[in-house]
Amino acid sequence: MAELTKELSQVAPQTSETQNHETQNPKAGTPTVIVDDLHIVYKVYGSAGDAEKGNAASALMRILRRQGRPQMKEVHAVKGVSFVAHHGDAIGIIGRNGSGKSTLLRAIAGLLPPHKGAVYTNGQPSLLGVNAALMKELTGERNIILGCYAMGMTPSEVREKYDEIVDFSGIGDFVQFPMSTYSSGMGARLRFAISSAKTHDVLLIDEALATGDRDFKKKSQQRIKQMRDAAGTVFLVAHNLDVIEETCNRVIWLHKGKIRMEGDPQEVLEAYNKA
Ligand SMILES: Nc1ncnc2c1ncn2[C@@H]1O[C@H](COP(=O)(O)OP(=O)(O)OP(=O)(O)O)[C@@H](O)[C@H]1O
Repeated sequence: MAELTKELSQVAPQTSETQNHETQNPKAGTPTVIVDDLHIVYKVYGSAGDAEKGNAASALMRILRRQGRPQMKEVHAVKGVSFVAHHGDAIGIIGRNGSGKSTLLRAIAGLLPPHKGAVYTNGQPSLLGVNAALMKELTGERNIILGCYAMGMTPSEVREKYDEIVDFSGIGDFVQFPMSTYSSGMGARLRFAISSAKTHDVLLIDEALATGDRDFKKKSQQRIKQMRDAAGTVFLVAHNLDVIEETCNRVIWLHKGKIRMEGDPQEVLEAYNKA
């Protein structure tokens, strides 16, 4: 892996943005994530043929035919994706519904095994999603503490960061209430505030900025910029293309599980909007 990383750092093209970061941080510009001909296949059990879709008659027929379990179907969600991400990169992933964006993020986070190919990461990837595992029945306060511990922070680091997290999330007195009483925007803001309280080597953000208001978007973009300056790598999936354009220095456009285009945000977004 060390060999491959070294080799790729020499051959991988660098964008002007990453070169700028290189002057600020010695780590900037070296690879953090290498995705090599990645294929992800979901196996879906219970998918029947079109003619047999979920009605009582087809269930009865299956029982009579002694087909204990309906067929298994495969969904090939990511098909041969390859790229290299560097320290200091903020990479936007765009594409239509079902193009494989969330699947790619989950594979980089190590949550889905590759069917073929590989993902190499230098550092610990952390996935921040709208469904990230905070506990709804616990108060915001408890979730902040547990979330920080789960990210490996020490008790004194949690104490130090606590007020900043509450402040950043903007949830105010709601911090004393269970998260089940929060609006989806409040929950998303708290998740982002907790996850970004720590500098991550690789932070994967799936649509988490979609529910915030304008002020929160501004604050979170600022924080992503700080992470890039600290030479972390940020991946951002968002349907809001303005957020991608303002935050990212590279964009990957996925189409039906394959990379359709990759590179400068303006160029890729222009082509995407025309498609
Ligand atoms: N757990 C799963 N089991 C089976 N198939 C899945 C699963 N998750 C996603 N898929 C399928 O994989 C493909 C890619 O889905 P994915 O959620 O990665 O796309 P996406 O680009 O993030 O979509 P969206 O923009 O709607 O969130 C789709 O065809 C989807 O139906």
